Amino acid sequence: MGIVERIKEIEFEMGRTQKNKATEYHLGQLKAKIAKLRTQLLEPPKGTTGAGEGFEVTKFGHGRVALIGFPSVGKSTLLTLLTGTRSEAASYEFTTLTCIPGIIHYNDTKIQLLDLPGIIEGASEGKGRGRQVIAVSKSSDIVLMVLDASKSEGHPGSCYLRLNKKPPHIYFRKKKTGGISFNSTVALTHVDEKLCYQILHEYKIHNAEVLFREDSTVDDLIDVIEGNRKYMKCIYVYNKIDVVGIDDVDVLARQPNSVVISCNLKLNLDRLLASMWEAMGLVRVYTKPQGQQPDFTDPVVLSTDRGGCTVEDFCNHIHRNLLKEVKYVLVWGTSARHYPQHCGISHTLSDEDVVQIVKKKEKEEGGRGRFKSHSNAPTRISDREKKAPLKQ
Ligand SMILES: Nc1nc2c(ncn2[C@@H]2O[C@H](COP(=O)(O)OP(=O)(O)OP(=O)(O)O)[C@@H](O)[C@H]2O)c(=O)[nH]1
Ligand SMILES: [K+]
Ligand SMILES: [Mg+2]
Repeated sequence: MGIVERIKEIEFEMGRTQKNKATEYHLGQLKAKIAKLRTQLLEPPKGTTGAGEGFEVTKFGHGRVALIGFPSVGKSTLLTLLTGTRSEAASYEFTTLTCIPGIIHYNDTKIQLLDLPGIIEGASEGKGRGRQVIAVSKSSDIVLMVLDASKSEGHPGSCYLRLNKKPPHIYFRKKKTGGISFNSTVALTHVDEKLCYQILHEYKIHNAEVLFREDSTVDDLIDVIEGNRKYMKCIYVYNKIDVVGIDDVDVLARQPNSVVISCNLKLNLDRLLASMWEAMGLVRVYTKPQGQQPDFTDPVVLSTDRGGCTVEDFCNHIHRNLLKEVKYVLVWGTSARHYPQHCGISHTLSDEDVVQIVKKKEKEEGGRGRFKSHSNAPTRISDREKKAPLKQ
């Protein structure tokens, strides 16, 4: 029997098992069995990245966003609209068969947008191009899940991606000896010691430390044991609102993490870009050479999720050896308490901050006390204020 058939069989068994206290352990074990089989299915062939031919697109720009969704929801139409790169769009399903990259220019940054083939129910079993689509999505910073506003077909699921969810607060470490140590800092209502042992047993893990720091579910525990889940932000993009009544659009627009659009009428695309930008959590930092105005066209782009946003991260971004030479930095912007603030390397920068690096053995230009008169100056350097000169 193939892996897909075995998954189907277990799913069938789960379906006809009543959910109650007595069957809890059995159901937990079945869940673990399915998770294991899916991992087996989605494992890339040995020696490859898992993306596969037509999907190995080089990363470009300051961030990567993947378009995923059922066939014919308008992913390619959206890519063409937002990036100007033409991706074939048509009324038949599976028009797109590979990964098509485009670039969005937004807020002085470049975002790589990836169009992908439609995924269907069973993508988790590697159906269609499910495996490749999931591999590419995992390589992205956020996903835009495009949905057809005129259909109520739900969201395609994925066994690897955990969308808009925090990683479970479970400490898990395999050991060589010592058996299983099971602990929790909170009362557990979904998992107990016996169930935990059973799941670990299913994975042939007999020595490990498990510490629950929140009231997690069996699924959370399996995710932590599998260790290959990607927790990422997702925006649900309801397209084709031009063919939906206003009341229905209103309901969709009020759902969390969702944006309603129409590619055909170019409706609400600005809002989509703004939401995308916000979800990516990018931080633009402008460098100001001493005695000169900052270059406001070419920011250093940092990210809280990838690499961090401290002065240290900023310096490392510019040059590997720069940090050694830095005495302190001057920061203008929302992260600064004064205007400018003298900061050390652990200071966390905010979007649109301006930074001047003062190196060791280099005299600070202008001297002290010069900024007193700026105490009433705006602390945020918005796009509008960028035109105003910064002293120092
Ligand atoms: N009414 C309406 N139709 C749209 C809109 N956007 C796209 N379409 C149509 O939807 C159909 C599918 O569009 P595609 O862009 O090919 O969809 P896709 O998601 O890339 O499809 P696959 O690549 O096959 O998965 C096309 O006929 C588009 O013209 C929209 O905003 N409103
Ligand atoms: K299509
Ligand atoms: Mg397409």
